[in-house]
Amino acid sequence: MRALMGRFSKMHGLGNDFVVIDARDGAVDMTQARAQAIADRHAGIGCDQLILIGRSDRADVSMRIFNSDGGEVEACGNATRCVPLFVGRDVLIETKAGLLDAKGVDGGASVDMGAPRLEWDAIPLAYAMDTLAMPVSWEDLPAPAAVNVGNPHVIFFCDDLGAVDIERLGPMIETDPLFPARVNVNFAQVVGDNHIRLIVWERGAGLTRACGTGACATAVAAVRRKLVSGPTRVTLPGGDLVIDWTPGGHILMTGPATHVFDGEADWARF
Ligand SMILES: N[C@@H](CCC[C@H](N)C(=O)O)C(=O)O
Repeated sequence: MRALMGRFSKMHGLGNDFVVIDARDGAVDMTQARAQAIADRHAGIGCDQLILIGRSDRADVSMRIFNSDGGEVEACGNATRCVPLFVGRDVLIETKAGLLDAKGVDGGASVDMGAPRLEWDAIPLAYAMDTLAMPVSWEDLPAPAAVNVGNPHVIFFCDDLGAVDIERLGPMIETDPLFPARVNVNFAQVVGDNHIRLIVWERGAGLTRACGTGACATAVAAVRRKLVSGPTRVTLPGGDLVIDWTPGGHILMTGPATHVFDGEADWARF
């Protein structure tokens, strides 16, 4: 087996952790099996998402995102905040979800995450329905909202987050046939003025300490339901993000980004 040595950085946004590979100077042939093996916390390097930074004709860099199950997806809010730190300057990033403008701020970054999609077929859902209060329920969790912020999210506003069995309900809802592309499952509780607590069961990664796109989707749903107005603090297990969205506009996400260490690996081993 010929060695395929390459450098990577371990980074995280609020504890949602990434192996970030610079593929600008040479293509790393990333397959689903290889991404899954690298993300493995016991036999690999370990991460929630694997991020490939590449060249782009349309932006400063491109970003490809792989969940820890190896599946390639469109968007990752926390990883997007890490890109200015990885590249060393403010950047326009080409993703499967569109072009995202990421600017470094003290300790992190602010990202224009674009406009949310709210139509049922853009989520996507299996059939037409209202996405603000979906006429469906799972056990005693009724009428969630659905929002696409590049990737698909369903949001349950709960009275008591502590009473929800997220590890049982999360995978059940993630793989429900109502969501043909599967879904990220957000469990939210409004805990104060413009302040939401949020726990996310991520599609293809399970429970993570934070989900940036989940925070964006939840803030959008909360504005639509008039539960919040203006910049909203979203408290995840790993810490806080501030999400600002007004109807018709783009979502602005601001929060931390952290570089942990750099390493070198032989990708041919994975
Ligand atoms: N952790 C991310 C989201 C990663 C992708 C997601 N699991 C999906 O499958 O869409 C974030 O910070 O947004």
